[in-house]
Amino acid sequence: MDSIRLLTKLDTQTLRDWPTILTFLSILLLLYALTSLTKRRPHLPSNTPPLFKASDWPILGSLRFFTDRYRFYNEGILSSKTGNFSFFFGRHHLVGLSGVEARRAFFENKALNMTKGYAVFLTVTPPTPEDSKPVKEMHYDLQDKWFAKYLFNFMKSESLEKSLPLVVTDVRATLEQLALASSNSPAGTNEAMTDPFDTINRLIFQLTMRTLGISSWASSSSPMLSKSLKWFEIIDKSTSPIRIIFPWLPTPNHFRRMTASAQLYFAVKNEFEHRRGQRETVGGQQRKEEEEEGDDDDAMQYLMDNGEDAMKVLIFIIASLYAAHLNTSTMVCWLVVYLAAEENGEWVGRVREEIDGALRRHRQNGEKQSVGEVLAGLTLDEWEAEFPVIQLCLKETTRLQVVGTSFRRNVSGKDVVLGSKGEVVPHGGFATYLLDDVHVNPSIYPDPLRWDPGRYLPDRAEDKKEPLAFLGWGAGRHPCLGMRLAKLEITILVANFVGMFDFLLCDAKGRHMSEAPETNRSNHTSSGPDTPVRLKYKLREQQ
Ligand code: HEM
Repeated sequence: MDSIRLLTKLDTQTLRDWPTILTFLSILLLLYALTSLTKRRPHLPSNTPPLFKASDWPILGSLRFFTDRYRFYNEGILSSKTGNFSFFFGRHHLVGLSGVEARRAFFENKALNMTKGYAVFLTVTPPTPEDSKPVKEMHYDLQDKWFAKYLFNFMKSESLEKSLPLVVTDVRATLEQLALASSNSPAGTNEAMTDPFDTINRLIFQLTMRTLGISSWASSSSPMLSKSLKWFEIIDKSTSPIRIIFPWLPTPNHFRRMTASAQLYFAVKNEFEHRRGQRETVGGQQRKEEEEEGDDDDAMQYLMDNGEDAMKVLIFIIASLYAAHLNTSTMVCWLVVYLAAEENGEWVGRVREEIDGALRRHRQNGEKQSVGEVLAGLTLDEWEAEFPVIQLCLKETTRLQVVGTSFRRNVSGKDVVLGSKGEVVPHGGFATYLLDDVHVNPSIYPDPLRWDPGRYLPDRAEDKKEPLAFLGWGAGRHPCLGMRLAKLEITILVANFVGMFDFLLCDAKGRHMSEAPETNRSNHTSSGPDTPVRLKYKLREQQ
């Protein structure tokens, strides 16, 4: 009886003291983690670029690499004689590179591995169930080329020609909605406003889902379009750099990201099982009918027909959405914003001339076709050949808007030499390169923050002044694998939009803006502006 009383008393005491005990245990855990982290900073060879100490915190390393990347990086460059410098982020050692020689090593040296570099630092990449496995056990490591092989297939003319009518139809449906909103404007002005970073963002997600994912989800009426976009945006916004330092810490952001990833995963898996089930249970009959409707003639089905399992299909779709959507959507939005903000209207005028020329060439004789109807008849070859001015505008937009740093990891087993000065990226360490080192370098691109597509015309050819002076689509061993699709989608969207509408740049209250908002150059990936913008638009006179 006494012992029972004693136990009860102890329990009550314990319960009362639990906050103290929990705090004590947390401190112990933190101390343990900090001690082990301190010990784990690697020993660096003497020819490693010098440590940039100004922002180096014990244990945590250079947090400014995440909070104030652009300035941190440029101060790092200035702190070192060669322009290359070292820093730690948590226990990870990074070499920040600058200049031609280091840039060449970064993009061309095969010992520097891209996938392994991004795996640690791009914390927005959606996790898949494979990520929890040690590298050696990953059957579906993106490194083993299967992903690139499939993506390569989807970029072939045959595949793009098949997607073209669907892409054009999706673009026209969105623009016709915009046209309807302007015709129904309450004040009778025939004007309306739209946030391009919302409208176009959704459209590009739809196109990516259409061309590299599950075509039926891309239909405007499918609830899966909004759901998958929502999950995708949660994953994108839930960056948790703190987990790079403390990978075991369950941050709320990480939890949100994991939940959204799981939802996306199970939805893709359900679709996979549904298709497989249909094939097995109905003996092919129902599937055949769907194929005839063109419903399942998509990337998921292509992978399934090649015998890939649910996990591989899932990884392909998630990785493609991630690689394709953000960049394509941000570039096309900024391109339209730059055109809308132009003071003298020079480039919007040239783009319009180009489009009107195409309309004249392709309009059926004597027919009264709308802009959308004429452009819907263009072939893949025509889309790719007839809009060089839009391509110049896109190139200049990527120079200014593909921001942040690229990552590589040296997994070669040896130190990698960076150039003639003998500096190295040590084995196991990371290399990083700020794209602005070249893209906003005034000795290559004078007045670098000015949007000026004329820089690439043969008489100026600013991008040819140095090797690898233009990196908007990557370079060397890792050029962008989706460039052809991205250019096609952007050209179709810009040609239809500029062909159909007159437009101006405004703030969220509809007040005219005479220049594009500033880009936050410390952003880690391409993004919209910090200040919201709108496009005020109305239908052009029939062309
Ligand atoms: C305007 C749109 C796009 C831009 C500006 C862009 C830009 C880039 C850049 C700069 C890189 C090199 C990254 C580095 O070196 O660290 C890259 C690589 C890559 N891009 Fe794109 N990209 C775009 C659209 C797409 C699309 C639509 C896809 C299709 C899935 C795609 C798939 C990839 C892949 C898979 C890689 C890695 C290539 C490799 O592993 O060697 N991109 N992209």
